[in-house]
Amino acid sequence: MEYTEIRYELPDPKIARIVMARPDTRNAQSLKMLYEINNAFDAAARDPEVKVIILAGDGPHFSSGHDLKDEWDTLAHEPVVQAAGHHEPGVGGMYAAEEEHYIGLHWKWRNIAKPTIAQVQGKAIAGGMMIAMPMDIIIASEDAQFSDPVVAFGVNGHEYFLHAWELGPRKAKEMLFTGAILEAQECKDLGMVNHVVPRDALEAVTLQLAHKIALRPAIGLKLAKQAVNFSMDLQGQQQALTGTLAMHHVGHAHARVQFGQVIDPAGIEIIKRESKQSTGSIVDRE
Ligand SMILES: C/C=C/C(=O)SCCNC(=O)CCNC(=O)[C@H](O)C(C)(C)COP(=O)(O)OP(=O)(O)OC[C@H]1O[C@@H](n2cnc3c(N)ncnc32)[C@H](O)[C@@H]1OP(=O)(O)O
Repeated sequence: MEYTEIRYELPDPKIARIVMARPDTRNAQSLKMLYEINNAFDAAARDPEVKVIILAGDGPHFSSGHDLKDEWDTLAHEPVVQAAGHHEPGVGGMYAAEEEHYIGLHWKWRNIAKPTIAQVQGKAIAGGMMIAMPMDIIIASEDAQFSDPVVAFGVNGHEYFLHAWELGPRKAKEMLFTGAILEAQECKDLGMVNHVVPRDALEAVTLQLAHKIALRPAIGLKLAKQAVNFSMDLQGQQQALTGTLAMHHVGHAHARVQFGQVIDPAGIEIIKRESKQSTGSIVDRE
């Protein structure tokens, strides 16, 4: 398969690595990139040799989130699958599109029957943090920073809204209310990140972990993953995603009425300025 926004690598026949390859945009996720990632996950899931899948990003930052230069108003791209209502005018079309692009894809990746590992360096902002969340394991470099500042756009947070599970409800609220940047070590302390390693060791440690996992039988790995996911399903993760995406679209609809576009325009500058800060300290923001 031909990819232009990602690379699909097999560093070992048992390990597939999907690499976001738009470092000039800090791996902004265009819809084209998202669907290439989806095709690559499909390829890895179907390859009988592959036991473990790594998701990585080229360049200084893992990902700057959704590509803000994509067609935000309509999201009128040509995805592989067209959701019902995708081209409806008004609010309906964008809602259907985001159900498909964000919840549909990320939930599908969360349920792939093989272990997945996110390899995160630098910034993981909004959609950048979001794409790491459905992975089973997150390995972060010491300089990795996670943030979801999109309350500044007038929405609840990024679309794959499992923040309370990942960070605990209090930290999730603080992060969302302030746009705080969470350091890798803090995310490890909160349970979202498995390991924090030096930047120059990130790729090697991730591969080492993948090799160790790949020694286990595929069926055991699949069942262990299913069993943990099932436990989370019993706590209502999927229902939470459905409900919170609807809230997200109240925010988009509100912005359309108030500003004539799907996000509060003031949010773009706030996020850009704050994202470039090197620390998540709330005091430093004042
Ligand atoms: C519900 C919503 C979810 C979302 O995910 S919305 C997206 C939220 N994310 C952002 O708003 C991130 C905005 N970007 C930044 O804050 C900064 O960038 C970074 C901290 C990520 C990196 O800073 P630095 O290393 O100094 O690079 P640079 O010069 O700002 O950017 C390099 C090029 O990358 C483009 N770019 C950065 N982020 C995005 C993006 N999210 N979508 C589209 N393009 C992006 C820029 O514009 C620029 O491009 P050019 O060289 O042509 O000026």
